[in-house]
Amino acid sequence: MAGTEAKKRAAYMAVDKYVQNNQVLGIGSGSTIVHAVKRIAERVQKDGLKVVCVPSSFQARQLILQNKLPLSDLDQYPELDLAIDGADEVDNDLNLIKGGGGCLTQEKIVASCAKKFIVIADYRKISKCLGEKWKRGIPIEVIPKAYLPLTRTIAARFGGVAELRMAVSKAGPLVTDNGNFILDWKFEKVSDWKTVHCSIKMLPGVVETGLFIDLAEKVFFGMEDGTVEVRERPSQ
Ligand SMILES: O=C(CO)[C@H](O)[C@H](O)COP(=O)(O)O
Repeated sequence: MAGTEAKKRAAYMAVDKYVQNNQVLGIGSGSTIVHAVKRIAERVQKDGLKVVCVPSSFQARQLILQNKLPLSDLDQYPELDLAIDGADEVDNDLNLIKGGGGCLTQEKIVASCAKKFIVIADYRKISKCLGEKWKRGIPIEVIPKAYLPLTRTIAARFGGVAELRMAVSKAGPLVTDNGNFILDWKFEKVSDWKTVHCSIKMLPGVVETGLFIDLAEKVFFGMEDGTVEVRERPSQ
């Protein structure tokens, strides 16, 4: 089964199992979340479902508006019932790499404001250890003025190489929705992701990392054979 259909099946199952009437929903970014938003919109139209949606990026905001869903923000709703998002990779403990689309900071804020955070992905994102599948490095959002010293510090302290992500169809670096740059850290060996995340986050100029540790409660994987596999975080 193609990845797109697998993403759709995961998204539909997650929405049908978790989205309920009168919820405030955090909406993630990427290509998989598009299917989830479409399903939410279908249920609003067919079943009269009432929800309010809080976006995690410019893309998510557009998606909510295009699907004619009620749009709000964290000023109006600092606590969300549920956040749904995609991921670039998911390990055995449901730790995630996110930020392939450059939206990691707002995605993490939205996820951390939700009572439940669930992830939708296709089978190509499943791994035992982070970095097994996603080879583009750990996305790290940084303040532009700090990018060069940070590339050097990250490589010196943690090994590997941190590269400035360049824009496509625009000269120069990719600029995030928050006006920052992204470093993609191609690491060599990491055994404790929580410690690495905390240490990187402490470096002056780092805004956020794409390591989502102990955040996801459940992941819905659309599998190659057409089924959807649901995994729960082991420590819960
Ligand atoms: O973290 C993200 C964007 O910053 C996305 O959720 C992640 O890249 C997954 O995207 P897709 O659903 O297209 O595979």
